[in-house]
Amino acid sequence: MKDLMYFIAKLYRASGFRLVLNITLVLVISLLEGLGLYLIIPLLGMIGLLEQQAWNDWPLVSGVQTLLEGWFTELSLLLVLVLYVLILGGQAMLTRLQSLLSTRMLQGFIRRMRMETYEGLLYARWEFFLRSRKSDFHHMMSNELGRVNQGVFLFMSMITAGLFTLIQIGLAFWISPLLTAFVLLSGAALALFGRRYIRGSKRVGEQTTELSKYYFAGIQEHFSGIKDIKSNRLEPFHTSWFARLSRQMETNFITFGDINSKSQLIYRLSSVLLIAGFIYVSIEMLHTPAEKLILIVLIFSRLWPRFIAIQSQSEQLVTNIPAFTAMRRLEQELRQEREWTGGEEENKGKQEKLHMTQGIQCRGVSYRYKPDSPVYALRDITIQIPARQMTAIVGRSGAGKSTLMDLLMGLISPESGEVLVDGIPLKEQQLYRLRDGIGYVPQDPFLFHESIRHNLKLVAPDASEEELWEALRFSASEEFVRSLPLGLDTVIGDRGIRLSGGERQRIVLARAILKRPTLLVLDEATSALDTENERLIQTALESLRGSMTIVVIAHRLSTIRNADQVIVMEQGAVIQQGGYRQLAQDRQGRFSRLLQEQTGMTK
Ligand SMILES: Nc1ncnc2c1ncn2[C@@H]1O[C@H](COP(=O)(O)OP(=O)(O)OP(=O)(O)O)[C@@H](O)[C@H]1O
Repeated sequence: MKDLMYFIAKLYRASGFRLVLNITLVLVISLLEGLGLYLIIPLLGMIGLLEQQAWNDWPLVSGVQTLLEGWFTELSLLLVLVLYVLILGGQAMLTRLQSLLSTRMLQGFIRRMRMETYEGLLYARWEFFLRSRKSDFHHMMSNELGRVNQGVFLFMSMITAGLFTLIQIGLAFWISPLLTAFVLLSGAALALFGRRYIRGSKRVGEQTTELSKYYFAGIQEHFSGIKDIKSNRLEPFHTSWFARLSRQMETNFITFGDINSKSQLIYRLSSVLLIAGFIYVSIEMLHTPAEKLILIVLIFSRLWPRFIAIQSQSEQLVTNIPAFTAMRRLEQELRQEREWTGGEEENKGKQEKLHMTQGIQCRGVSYRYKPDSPVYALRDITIQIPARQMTAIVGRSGAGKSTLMDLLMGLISPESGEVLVDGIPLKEQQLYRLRDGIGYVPQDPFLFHESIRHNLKLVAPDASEEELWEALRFSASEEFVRSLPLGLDTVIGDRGIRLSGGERQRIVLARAILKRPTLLVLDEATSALDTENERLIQTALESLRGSMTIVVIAHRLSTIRNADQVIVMEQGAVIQQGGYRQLAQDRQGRFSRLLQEQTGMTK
């Protein structure tokens, strides 16, 4: 409930005046509806069903009548009907206005929530993503956000129904306090009884959250690994997993349907009993006059469905509470994990780009992916990456090369030791400036499902046509892009042209270069290229020598022959460091052994 109230307070902060106006409108609409009902009495009098004195002692009706009689000499049927139309017509128009206002308010609120969550995720630290499952974000952004939306909508509807009920009860009290108290007591007893259904619904809601999380994670993983599934004939295994999960989801929804319909049945049956008992008590015991009885029965026959709706909505609302809790937890986590704490300028990447003069230095840096794990991914690393030179990082798989690269890019921060850029610790301002100047090409490069032009211009929106082609020429991709049906405007991705791994690497390299980076980071960036293209790119990289700092991870040692410095890693530590030739000549060293293994393999 605390979590629900948190979001309602947020709704109030987001909508302020509109929320107050909305509730005021609901009040007016409920009052008009009550007045409409009151007019039934003079109407009954008009057609001779009631004596004039019958309503003389009813404050509201007699008051309205006195007022009307001041204006009109005689109360005609036509006049009462015109009033009736005016009141209920006005109420219908106000209802439309209120519903529009409420939709606008809720949609505005959900847009803000969506934006906040999306932005919070984008600006979260990289380490947060290392710990989380991507499908959980998908789940939060679509499913849970939808449930929060639905929950807030339900809450607002309950407020509307609650206010309406209160006003109608107030009017009924005016007419007959005793009868109203009788009905209210019965309603309260039912509400107490209904609590068990609300608790049951809450349990169902918690299960729904868990199941939908599995559902999203499963779907995402299975379709990402569809090639694996097909080539290993794993379809039956996954089908049975899916069937199990679908059945659990089905059972869960049926359980909720069962709880909801059971409580509805009890409410409906009790309402029939209540009305029977109510009529009996009023006629036989309280000797209530017919006109009062008619009016109260009319009011309660409109009220009781609202009671039932409130109970049903409460059950639905509590099934959404786990989504409120999850959403609030994510919001808190994102607040703590926010990386961009700088001002507007830094967030928009408008600060001056870093021009590295000395380079990057690691001093006694250690890093663990899990703080409680005994295994260090990086152990006491002390290295210097000189500016405007090419440094290569080599080592066996799992040695810690990519982790070191992430550290140099400021994506992860050291557990102990420090990273300095031009002698300044890589934090805040310095970190943002460095990131602005990084061109990064990963092993499995990612391109958006957009045109090549769009993908390139993402990092350099002002780049001219010539600059785009120049970058493509650099990455040896000019020829194949020209041969595509729409050239630069060819859309790449699932439903467009599928590029090979090597072609994707080359486009991403072009994009990295287009940014005119201070630090070019290549993580196995040419691993998918054929020898000819790799040679072309090596020559192109050679031409950058002296103009930018380049850090390369390479398994194929032939590709780093021109590196100014080679760093050899093993089990998270730097075990050798020096020029390519120098390390190659050290026969006892790990690097020359790695070289021998590779040349042996290629023989
Ligand atoms: N997200 C992660 N969570 C936990 N451990 C991780 C994570 N990423 C890497 N590791 C561990 O850290 C160690 C170093 O991994 P890293 O990816 O840096 O090695 P690498 O030298 O780049 O390997 P490769 O050449 O295979 O890419 C490995 O033992 C790996 O299991």
